Amino acid sequence: MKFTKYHGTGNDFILLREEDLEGREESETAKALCHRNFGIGADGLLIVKASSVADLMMAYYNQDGSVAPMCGNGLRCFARFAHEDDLVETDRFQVETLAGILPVDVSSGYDSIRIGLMKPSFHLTAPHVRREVYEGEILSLTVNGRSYDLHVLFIGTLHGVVFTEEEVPYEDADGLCHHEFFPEHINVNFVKVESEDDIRLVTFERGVGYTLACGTGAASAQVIAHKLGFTKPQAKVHVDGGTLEVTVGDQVVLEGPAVCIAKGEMEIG
Ligand SMILES: N[C@@H](CCC[C@H](N)C(=O)O)C(=O)O
Repeated sequence: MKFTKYHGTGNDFILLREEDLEGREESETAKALCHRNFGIGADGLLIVKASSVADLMMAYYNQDGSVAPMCGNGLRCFARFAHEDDLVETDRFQVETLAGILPVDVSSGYDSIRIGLMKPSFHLTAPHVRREVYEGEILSLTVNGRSYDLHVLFIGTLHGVVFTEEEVPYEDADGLCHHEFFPEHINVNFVKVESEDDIRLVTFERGVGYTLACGTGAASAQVIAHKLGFTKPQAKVHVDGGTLEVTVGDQVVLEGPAVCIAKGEMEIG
């Protein structure tokens, strides 16, 4: 099977065109390809499909085969793939996702691809949460005897933001991600505000675990930090795999690189 591998600040993805699947089941293919030992290895699989309402459609699967409605770093990689492989004819185009039709802009080059995200929602209902959560509410959740304050939002996918100066133990990050309060699990972002222009972020993603970067996580961290008055509308988000820029305005805009790692063919059963 033909594949291309990209990363966006260390969040790595395999990209396929729908026809490359040759009828294979998508979720099982994601698990096989993304496996770090028995596959190529990646945080997720992106599939390029035709769209009747936008220029292209992006389908996304996490490493464990679960579907996610949106992936910010993935959408930048998708944009570069589509642009470089001439699947689109312009530098600015629209991509259909399960989180709506989103704009992408590669006119500043592949080191700084801009994507627009869906309007964040702070009022959450089932199936994302066990009981209704209102805007401004802070959830106090206990895992392994330690308590964490979470700001939750939906920005194309579900995120929790915890402000902390401490390194959070793996089992606590995993415990929050799989907390019974979130029946479909949640991505959790641990944020340290360094200045009004800079925040530091570590994300534990559902369907993967710790990743070197998470685009919708970076956007969530900056949206909440700005809402609380900690940062200016535009801030740099420093992650283990590099730096992203997030601007909060009429639309939340995520900017960062997309890098091609490899193109090849893989044997798959
Ligand atoms: N890495 C992504 C988010 C991928 C989806 C997430 N794991 C989920 O299940 O919601 C990003 O860059 O946004």
